[in-house]
This record gives sequence, structure tokens and C-alpha cells, in this order.
Amino acid sequence: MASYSVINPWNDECLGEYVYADAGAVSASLDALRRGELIQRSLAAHERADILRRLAELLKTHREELAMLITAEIGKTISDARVELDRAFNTTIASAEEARQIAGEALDSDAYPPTRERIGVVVWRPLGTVLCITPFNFPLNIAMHKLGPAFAAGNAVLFKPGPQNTASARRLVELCYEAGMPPETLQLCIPDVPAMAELVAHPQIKAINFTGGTAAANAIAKAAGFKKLLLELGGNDPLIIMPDADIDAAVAAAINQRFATAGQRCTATKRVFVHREVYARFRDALVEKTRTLAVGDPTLETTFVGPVIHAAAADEISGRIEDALSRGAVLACGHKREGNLLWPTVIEEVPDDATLVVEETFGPVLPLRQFDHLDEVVELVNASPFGLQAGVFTQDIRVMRRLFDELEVGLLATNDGPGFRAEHFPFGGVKDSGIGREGVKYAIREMSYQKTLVI
Ligand SMILES: NC(=O)c1ccc[n+]([C@@H]2O[C@H](COP(=O)([O-])OP(=O)(O)OC[C@H]3O[C@@H](n4cnc5c(N)ncnc54)[C@H](O)[C@@H]3O)[C@@H](O)[C@H]2O)c1
Ligand SMILES: O=CCS(=O)(=O)O
Repeated sequence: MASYSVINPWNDECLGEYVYADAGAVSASLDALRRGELIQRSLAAHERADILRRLAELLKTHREELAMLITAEIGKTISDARVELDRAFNTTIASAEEARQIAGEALDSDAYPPTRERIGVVVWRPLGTVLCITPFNFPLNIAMHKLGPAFAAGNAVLFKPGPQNTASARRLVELCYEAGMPPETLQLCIPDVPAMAELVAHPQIKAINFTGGTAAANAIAKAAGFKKLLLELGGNDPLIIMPDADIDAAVAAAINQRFATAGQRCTATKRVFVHREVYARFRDALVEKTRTLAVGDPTLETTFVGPVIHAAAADEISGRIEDALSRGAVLACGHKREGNLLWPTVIEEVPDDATLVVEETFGPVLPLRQFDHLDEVVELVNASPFGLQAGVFTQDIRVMRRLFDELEVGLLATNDGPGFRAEHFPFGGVKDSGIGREGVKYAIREMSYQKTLVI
């Protein structure tokens, strides 16, 4: 049987040796979930809501234990891990509240002739078994963005986390059971990637709710055939700084939304476009603050930037910086490495076709690009195959309106960075950044279908 080890990215400690789920284990989980679909039918909305509310309380009670687990598994700083737990609490509470409010609508048949004197009562119904696949970087909040709405909608859930997150996923599932989720309604299963195509294609799986990279999403879409897909993928998210920007606030947003989580966030500020009039001021303030960020042991309260997930990721990020420098880019600060630690890097004059800015770079690197006209920015942002989120610092409502109209993204944050997220807002991208929307209420709809009674 194929096995894997989970290694702490900070100190290389082996956190566990595990065996991938084989065909027998997958089939046992699917059998349980078939029973779980029936159990879900017998649960009332208020019972689902109560279970989710109890789960939220358990996440609060176990906040520190879970945060430490995340820090050990993925090297996220302890303060970032606590923020993730607080977000997961909100996501779970929102799921509990939405479970009570899955509202349908009533339609009058006689809005159009012929007159038939009928009413259509439209309700949302669960799909059955939903496969939820999560990435390594937000192991609890992204999991709750899937498990919470899927359960609230009345589905049975097959949860497939990233292997790196085996321990935190197991703990989360234990807490779900402790909160009262019948085990048949939620099964944790981690097959290896080659076995995933068969699982994705399995007729019992009615929808796939996936967060991760484009390559995996393509493989899933190919294998899935006819089923609902919710795909939350990567981003190349821009932050745009206009001449009237509050520079201090813009610098703070750039730092928090790029260097926190060591830059491993789909909505991290991946590129900053700065108007020529304020470029030097923004760059100097950014570099000065970046140089003060504490880099190192993620378990320390004082650390701002911890390690990236593994050596291959660190190699890839450093390689992209090297490539940009070899093509004329200028280093403003950073680009130092020790093991999986990468110092926060600010880099200027990166060619627009360098891999560093064309691909999604998942690490603590901030490329700055000077501009004179907004047209240039719109063109460059829209040239990217990605379209997740964007941010702009300006006081000018016309600029906000123009960017909102013209940027091909799922969200534009004004006077904030592209990393803005409120758990109950619709969340998702366009183009290669995915299809469908999370954000609890919206995710419930993605994992449900509409059924109409005519009376
Ligand atoms: N838009 C979002 O909401 C969002 C949020 C977080 C991360 N991400 C993206 O996730 C990526 C980083 O996470 P990652 O490295 O864990 O992503 P990944 O795509 O490598 O893995 C994500 C999950 O998919 C599984 N997987 C991999 N190949 C698969 C296949 N062929 N079939 C089925 N499942 C497969 C993995 O085991 C894991 O559970 C980045 O691209 C990031 O932008 C997006
Ligand atoms: O990786 C991104 C997840 S989130 O922090 O934007 O929700």
C-alpha cells in the first residue's frame, strides 16, 4: 500500500507516517455516505444548524491546539494560524445560520399567458454525496468553507484534504463527530493522486467542490464527466496604487497581504502597480518596513514570515526571482534563503513576460511595476489567464468604477488589497481562477439543486 510522511517545513521533523486510502477504504467510505444521504433526509434544518453551532464552539475551545497543529504541518506562523481559526469559526457560524435559511421562492404561473392559475413552489434540495478537495494552505478554513455549507445543505460529504494536512483534517473530523454530525454523513478519505480520477468519476459523487491549483482542476474536470463542479483556483492578484492613495495604508496592505502566510495565499497581493507620481515614496516606505519583518520560527509570537511548504516550493520561487534578475529586474530587498525560509523580497523592473509575474508565484515576493496610465494596468491585469481578486488605493470614485467595470476579476476591494475576504461574501474568480462561488450561502446553492412543486 502506498504511504506518505508529513514533514514539518520549519524543522524537518517527521510528524507522521500514513497510508493512502486504497480502493477498499474508498468503497467503505462511499457505502457509509450512501447511508449518510438517508440520515441527512431525516435531520431537520434546525438540527443541522445546532450541530454546526456546536462545531463552531468546539473550534473556539480547541483554537490553540488546532492552531499549533497547523503551524507544525505547514509552517504557518502561530499568529496567522490563530487568525485562520477565527475565520473558520465565522465560516461555521455562518453555515449554522444559513442552514436555517435555505429559502426558496413562490412563482405565479400567470405572469405569462395562458392563464393556468398555478403557483410554483421552488425549493433547494441536496445533491447527495459531495466530494470536497482542499489544498494545504488554509487547512481548516477552506475545509469549513466546504464541509459547513455542504452539510447545511443536507449533503453527505467525502472530505479529501491535502496529505500534508492529515492530522489537522483528522482532528477536524473528530470535532465534527463530537458536535453531533453522524459519521455516515462525513467521511475523511485520502487516496493518492492517481486514484483520484476514479473517485472523481464515481457515479455516487454528484458534485466536486475543489480548491487548489489549475493542473489538478484540469485533471478533475477531465475525469468528472457530467457533474457539478465548484473550482476555486489560483490568482495573480494585483494591488493598484493611485497618486491620491493613502500610502501608509497601502504599504500595510501590501505587506500583510503578501508576506503573511509566507505569500502562500490564492488572493495574496502578487503584483503591485504603482503610479509614477508616488512610486518612489511607496517603494521606500515598503522596503523600509519589509526589512523589519521578523523571519524564522513560526511557533514564535513575534515571527511574521515562516517557511514555505517544502524545499521544492522554495526552489521554484527562488528560481523565478533569479530568472527575473537575470533578465534585468532590480532587487530592492530580500532574496535570502535558509532551508525553506525565504526572506520577504521586493523586486522592481521585472519584465512583464517573466515567469515571476506571469505565473502565480506562491511565496513572499512582491514585484513592483510603475505605470503612467490606468489603461496599461487594465491591459496587463486582463492579459493574465487568472482573474481572482484585485485591490486599489484611491479616493477617486471614477477610478473605482472604471476598474470595477473593466478588470476581469471576481472582487475588487477599494482602499484594501486583493486579499480582502469576508466569509459570507461571494468568493471566486473568473477565467483560470475557477468557476462557481463560495461564501457560505453561495456555496450551499452550488451544492444543491432547485426542485419545483406546481400547485
Ligand atoms: N481560489 C481559492 O480559493 C484558493 C485557496 C487556496 C489555495 N488555492 C490554490 O491552491 C494552490 C496551492 O495549493 P496546493 O499546492 O495544495 O494545490 P494542489 O492543486 O496541488 O492540491 C490541492 C488538492 O488537490 C489534490 N489533488 C492534486 N492533484 C489532483 C488530481 N489530479 N485529482 C484530484 N485531486 C488532486 C491534492 O492532493 C490536494 O488535496 C494554489 O494554486 C492556490 O492559489 C486557491
Ligand atoms: O488561499 C486563499 C484562501 S483565503 O484566505 O483567500 O480565503
